[in-house]
Amino acid sequence: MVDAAELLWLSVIDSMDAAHALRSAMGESGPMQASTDTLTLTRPDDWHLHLRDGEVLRTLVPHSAAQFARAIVMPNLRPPVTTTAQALAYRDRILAAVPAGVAFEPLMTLYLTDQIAPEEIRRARAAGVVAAKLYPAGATTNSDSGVTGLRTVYPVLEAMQREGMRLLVHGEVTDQTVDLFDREAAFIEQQLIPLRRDFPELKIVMEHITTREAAQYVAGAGAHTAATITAHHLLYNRNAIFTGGIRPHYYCLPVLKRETHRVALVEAATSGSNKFFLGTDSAPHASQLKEHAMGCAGCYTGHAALEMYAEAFDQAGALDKLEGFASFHGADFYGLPRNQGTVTLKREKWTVPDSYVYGEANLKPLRAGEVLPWKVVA
Ligand SMILES: NC(=O)N[C@@H](CC(=O)O)C(=O)O
Repeated sequence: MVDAAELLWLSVIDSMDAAHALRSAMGESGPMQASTDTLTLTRPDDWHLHLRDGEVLRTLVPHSAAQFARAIVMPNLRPPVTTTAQALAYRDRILAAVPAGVAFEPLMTLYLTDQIAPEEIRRARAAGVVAAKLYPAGATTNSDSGVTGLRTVYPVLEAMQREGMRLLVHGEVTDQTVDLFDREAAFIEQQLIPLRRDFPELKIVMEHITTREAAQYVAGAGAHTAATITAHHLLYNRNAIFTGGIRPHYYCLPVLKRETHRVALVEAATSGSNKFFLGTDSAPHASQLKEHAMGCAGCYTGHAALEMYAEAFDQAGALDKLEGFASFHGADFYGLPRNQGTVTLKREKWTVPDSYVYGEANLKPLRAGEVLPWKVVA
């Protein structure tokens, strides 16, 4: 048994090797090994990723595949992915963009609309589609075909509960009279709590949570509710959008919140709780559509996601908690096997490129031109 004094001592000396030995003693260890400057983790997964479609897959897929073994691919294409056949065809297009010799498994999702039939859920589940995404109509990028009222999709949610298909929610109300910064908290009160009550066995992931309210709700909501947290919501608060002028590349939905919320998210992510796991919500847009009078919502982090998570966990003195968050908790919640291989990060400075090719356009990554402290090396 490990007592509280020993745990405190570990956090004080911040010794990753000792933490690893302790984890082994507690029977919690994967292959994670760490010194202050090197971190080897079981290969992680990204449980929330936007890969878009067409030519841009050639840029986006290699970035994600270099860090992650699997990714939950969001279905908010134009038109949205609403059928099993569309999901499987999209999967093939993604696989065609995986570099030779790299293993990367896209996990497919359906986009819930008012029209989707419960039979489609059965078909999708049988074909290996792992989840369906609920976008309240109008909440974010390409969400105009989203669900107009939760009751409309209750028969579909019943089918999902029966089939064991995960429900992924974009948790914001779309009522324009609700302040933008309060829309996540309002969603929990108005929609998620009743939904949770009506479908007690449905496994729900509240995606890209951004508030203390969401972290607290998920922590207390029982084993069938979990949440993803992005790297940018761990690293930044809303000041980032307005520092020295308006910075569109920090604009995403749900929008960055004030510092107290960022701190609550870091606490949740580094708590060791298996209800919180990695989901980048890397959401690329051509740079001219971000630097625009009506700029699109979405931060592109696919080029350096794991490095940014390592930075956030390092700042919190919690690198020993990164492997659970990045490599175990999501797989366990989805009922999928944990990955076999490893990925190694080094404390090694590198400069993020100013932009990447994005079809005919270019893509400005988050932290463009900045130096990052951690680097994936193998
Ligand atoms: N996160 C974002 O700001 N944007 C996402 C959609 C979403 O997940 O909200 C996108 O697809 O661009």
